[in-house]
Amino acid sequence: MLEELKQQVLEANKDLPKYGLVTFTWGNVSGFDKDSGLMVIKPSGVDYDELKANDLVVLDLDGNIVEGELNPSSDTPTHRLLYQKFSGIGGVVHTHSPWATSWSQAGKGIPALGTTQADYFYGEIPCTRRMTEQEVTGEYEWETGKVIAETFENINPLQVPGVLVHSHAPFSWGKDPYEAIHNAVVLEEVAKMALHTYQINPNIRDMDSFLLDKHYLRKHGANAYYGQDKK
Ligand SMILES: O=C(CO)[C@@H](O)[C@@H](O)COP(=O)(O)O
Repeated sequence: MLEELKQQVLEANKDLPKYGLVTFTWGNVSGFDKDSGLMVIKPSGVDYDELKANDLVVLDLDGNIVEGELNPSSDTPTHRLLYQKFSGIGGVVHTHSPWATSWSQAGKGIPALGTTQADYFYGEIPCTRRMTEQEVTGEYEWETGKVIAETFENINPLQVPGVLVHSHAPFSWGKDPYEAIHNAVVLEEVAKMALHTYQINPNIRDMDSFLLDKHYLRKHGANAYYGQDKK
């Protein structure tokens, strides 16, 4: 299972430049295996073209390195906290993709303006609050995870698989690394579309909830729609 997860994480990291989500090494993907309680993440600063399966770092959710010679991504504490707080996710992506990062820097969530977003995100993609000086100068990446979890106190992360970290950049997630990448690509696309939509019509209101529901239901099924797991 762990070898299979390593292969998924390797391929997902190599998808980051393939889908135009990163410049240099400004992004990382991890995967989580709930049976073993272990996560696999990209090593810090390693170029995607050179990345190999045995470069990946395996850790437990307390941050103890179980396998791997290289330093894990600097964002590992954030990934760890999301696996602890958001049960049911098996993959996390962090990038500085330009359109979503622009919304993060503006401190604004991406409203649901059309069916593209409705197919993957059950409403607005939220932006966290600004982090305090104490949080930033403390264990920054861990505190970043905490402020994301705080933002999702009343949002189901399985229905809205992404977030914008204020003044920083997006994180997205899914049931596995592949789905997390897919959601990261959609997040970047809807960030771009939303900006252009407001340029065309600054007064456009959010999409109608019945249309949002229709698209979300069609894609995710009744359980997700009828709110059995809706917060
Ligand atoms: O957000 C940042 C830097 O601001 C990091 O995610 C980015 O540089 C990637 O770092 P890693 O190479 O994964 O340690």
